[in-house]
Order: sequence, then C-alpha cells, then structure tokens
Amino acid sequence: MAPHADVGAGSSNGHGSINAANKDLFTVSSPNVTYTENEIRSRYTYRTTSVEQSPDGKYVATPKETVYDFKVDRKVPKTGVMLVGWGGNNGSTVTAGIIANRRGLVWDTREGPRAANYYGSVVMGSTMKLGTDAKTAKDVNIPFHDVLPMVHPNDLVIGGWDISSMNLADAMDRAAVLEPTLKAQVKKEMAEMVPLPSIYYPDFIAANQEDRADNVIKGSKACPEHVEQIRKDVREFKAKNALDKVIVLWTANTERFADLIPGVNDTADNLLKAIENGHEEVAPSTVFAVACILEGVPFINGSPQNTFVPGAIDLAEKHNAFIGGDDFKSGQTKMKSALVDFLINAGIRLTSIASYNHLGNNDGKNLSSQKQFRSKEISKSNVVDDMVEANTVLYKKGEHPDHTVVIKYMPAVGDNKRALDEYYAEIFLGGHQTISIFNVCEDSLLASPLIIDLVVIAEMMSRIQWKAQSADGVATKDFKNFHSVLSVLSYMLKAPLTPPGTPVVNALAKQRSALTNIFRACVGLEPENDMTLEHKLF
Ligand SMILES: NC(=O)c1ccc[n+]([C@@H]2O[C@H](COP(=O)([O-])OP(=O)(O)OC[C@H]3O[C@@H](n4cnc5c(N)ncnc54)[C@H](O)[C@@H]3O)[C@@H](O)[C@H]2O)c1
Ligand SMILES: O=P([O-])([O-])O[C@@H]1[C@@H](O)[C@H](O)[C@@H](O)[C@H](O)[C@@H]1O
Repeated sequence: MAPHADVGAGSSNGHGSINAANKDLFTVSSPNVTYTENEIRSRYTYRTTSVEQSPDGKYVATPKETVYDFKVDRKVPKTGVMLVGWGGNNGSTVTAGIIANRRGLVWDTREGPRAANYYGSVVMGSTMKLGTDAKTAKDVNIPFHDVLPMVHPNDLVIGGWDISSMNLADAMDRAAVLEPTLKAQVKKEMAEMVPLPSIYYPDFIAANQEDRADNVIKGSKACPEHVEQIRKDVREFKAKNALDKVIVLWTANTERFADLIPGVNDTADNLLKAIENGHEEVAPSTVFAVACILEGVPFINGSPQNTFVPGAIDLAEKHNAFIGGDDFKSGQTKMKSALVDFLINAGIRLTSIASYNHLGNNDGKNLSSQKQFRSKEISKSNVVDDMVEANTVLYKKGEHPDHTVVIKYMPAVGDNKRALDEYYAEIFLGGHQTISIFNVCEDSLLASPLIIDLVVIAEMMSRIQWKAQSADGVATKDFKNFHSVLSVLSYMLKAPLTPPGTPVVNALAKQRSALTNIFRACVGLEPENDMTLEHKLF
C-alpha cells in the first residue's frame, strides 16, 4: 500500500468540540477583560519584586509592575499532529487512545469493563481553581481545558513518519501496550494508517534499530532535499485534511547528542549551510526542526537529544517559529521533580539520589547503546539542579546531592518500565531519612497523554499574543507572539528548553503554576495563590 499519512476522523461525535461553537464555561466580569466573537482581550498587571544587594550583603526588594495586554484568538482551529516515530510505542498508543476517546469506546479487561479516558493529561484530566464561591466562599474549580478555548484532542487529525513501514495496527501489536479487546475495536481504522517514509542517519540512533528501517528516504546524511521533503509532507498533510494548523512532534528514537561545532550549528546561517553541505553532524531531528521552522509549524522534541542546537534556536527566533522540548517527563523523573521539590523545600538535606530503570520496549533497546543512553542520562540527571541551587541554607555554592542514573534493557518487562529510586537525606541532629520507591511505569500510557498536552498547549500558545503597556516604561506598539522557545511546556518535559540566557525551572509545582497562571492572565485573572486571607482575616 502506498504510504500515506492517513488520519483520524477529525470530526468528533459529541465527545469533542470541533463542530460545536466554543461554549465558554465562564466569563470574567472585569473592566480589564473584553470578549468579541473572535478574541478575548485582557489588560494584566504583572507584579514582580526586583532585588538589589548592597555592599554590606543586605538586600533591597522593590515591588515592580508591568502592564501587559493579552489577545487570545477564540477560533479553535482544525488541527493536525504529525508524529515523527508514529509507528513507535508512544505513537501507536496515543493514536489508539485518541480514536478510543473520540468513539467513546469501552472494552473488557480482567478487572471488568474500562472506558476511554485522558487520565495523565494535565489539560484533559486536571482542574484549576477559578475562584471562590461568592456565597459559600468554597473553592470553585474548573477543568483545565476550559480556561482558554483549546483544541479538543478528540478532534486532532493524526499522521506522521516512521523509518518502519509497519501500519499503525501492526505497530500497535508490536508495541504490546494495549488490551486486545481495545485493539480489536480500533484495528481496522489503524490499519489504514501508514507512516510516511522518514530520514534515517544510522549513526544517530542505536545500530540495533537498523532492522526496522525499511521506510526511509534516500540519503544517509542531512541535505536540502530532506528538508524540502519534510516541508512538502507537512503541506500535503495539511491540504489533504483541510487543516488550519499542524503541529509536529518528535517521538522517534533517542539520538546521540550532536557535537556543537562553531561554523556548523552555532548560528542559523551556518546550520542551513551545514545542511546544504551535507554535514554529518546534523541529526535527523534537527533536520525535522529546521523543516518545521521554515514551514512555520511548531516543532516539539519529546526525546532527550540536543535537537535544538544553537543554530536551530537562532533559526526559530529569526522565523518567529515555535519550538519546544526536550524529553517527555513521564514517570520516574516526574516523581523526582516533585519529591526533590518537597524534600528541599521542607529543609531536608537530600544527599543522594540513586535512580535505576529497567524496561523492555524498543526505547529501552535503543537506550542500551551507550551514546543514546548518554542523552537520556543527561536529561534525567539535570532535573534537580534548580531546586538545589535555590536552597543556599542546605547547600553551599556548587554543592549538590550525589545523583546516579542507570537504565537497563530487560525485554521481558516490555513497556512496563520498572523505576527503582532511593533518596537519602540528612535530617535533624545527624539523623537520616531513606526513601525507597518502586514505581512500575507503563511507559507509553504515561507518555501518550503528555503528547496530547504538548500539542494542545503549543497550539494554544500560537493563538496568544501580547504587548507591554509599560515594560520598564517602554510600551510595545504592536502585539507579538511569545518567544519562539515555548518554555511554558516545561511541566511535560525533563529537560525544559528555555530562551537563551533564561533560567531553567524543573520543580514540578512551579512549572504547573507558570502554565496555569499564564493562561489565567490571558483572561485577566490574578495568579492562583493559596493565601486564603478571606479565611484568616475576619
Ligand atoms: N515514557 C516514555 O515512553 C518516554 C518518556 C520520555 C521520553 N521518551 C522518548 O520518546 C521516544 C519514543 O519512545 P517510544 O517508547 O515510543 O519508542 P519506540 O522505539 O517504540 O518508537 C520510536 C519510533 O521511532 C522510529 N524512528 C526512529 N528513528 C526515526 C526517524 N529518524 N524518523 C522517523 N521515525 C523514526 C522507530 O522506528 C520507532 O517506531 C524515545 O526517544 C523515548 O526515549 C519516552
Ligand atoms: O520515567 P521518566 O524518567 O520520566 O523517563 C523514562 C525513563 O525513565 C526511561 O528509562 C526511558 O526509557 C523512557 O524513555 C523515559 O525517558
């Protein structure tokens, strides 16, 4: 069968929203918020504290205010997502999951019938506090998805590429993630989905992946033809499905890190020249990123490699294109970014973290190769840095807990990754606390909802613009997009990519708070805070 990036239905049957007018769950009654048919406009005062340290070491803290205008496009676009690595465990699982939700499927399991859901998705499975009830003063919480007019995942049209030609039904079987009773209900539709051929540069992923590579575009290193082919694929997918928007997301294998070479991948121009010259240090994921930036579609990296070499970030900034990454934060690391935040903010002096994984899926097979493991080791190890550096009471400058990361490929356990962690800490008066965690993460069932969140939030961010009334007294004349690097996606990612020179935040609570409060600001609402003075000052 000729490969084609086939699609989900793209129109929901009551479970989604593509055809329904966006019915807002709430409106904000404020002189700073206006609603028109196409837009929500809000004037938002952003309050921060500027700190200066005097020579005697004392700090002076000065409250600052910046007034921003936000503009949200209310029209929810017909959106497609193209997955790189579509035939993988995550790609086939998220595809089946969206079909199952769109059709409202129920299937038998040993524990009884199970219905499709979006558990594990912040957007579809969590809530945020809107405010407090005017009469009872109780918290009023709303579904996260309802805070802004977001795409419903049921309405996503799905396509993508894979170096393996296997159709999505067979890929789903190969992945061995889902119950047979569910697979049987989506098999027919998924059998029609065949990944587009992709670019394959053997040196970037483990040699043990070679037997999958039967669906590759000619050429084993970067070249302009590869960029143009990917751009053409995106355009054709968009046209064939009458889409308004396309988001591209990498859920293909972990690549080795690319060497950062001045004159090759340090600037946009040099990176484009390197591709022109077929430089062997340009990774497939970077070629995809360049193609998407040039095509003006957001590109998100769900794997740990350094796809976004400085030249790729420079290119995105120059083209005002959105990028985000790196490496889905799905199980062990997500737990770590919450637990370390809790321990250190509780004043407990964490002194060592030992993280061990074994897993038996193809990701684990690829990671059994040292160069690919190294990419993952980096992304899994850096996740505690900001929390440690922020606590100068517990840690002197440069001090940090011992932290080791081990990943072993054990085929027997398949996608049911085992994560074993030991946290060792110093507590009061020379005591110690040892926390040992055994966490069976069904890798693809934890990562798939993150793919949905990354796509839906990245698309939402492309419909938000801002201008400053008085950033340091300077007003910006016209509305602008957020910076190209979508650091707002960090909650879903192990190694959050941030605009050059800006800090990386890994603490899970801070990441979620940033996402929630930026979306609240877009409708003129103050940041969520838990002061509840109304319950204390009376
Ligand atoms: N919980 C999780 O599953 C999780 C969490 C964090 C990160 N990740 C990362 O997500 C990625 C996918 O995980 P997975 O379990 O689905 O892996 P997988 O091996 O099952 O799927 C990867 C797919 O990518 C394909 N592929 C490889 N190179 C390609 C290329 N150049 N172009 C197109 N397709 C290509 C492979 O054929 C395979 O089908 C991995 O990098 C993994 O490290 C996964
Ligand atoms: O669970 P988590 O730490 O977020 O991330 C997972 C790793 O623990 C696992 O070893 C790897 O195979 C997955 O791709 C994913 O990266």
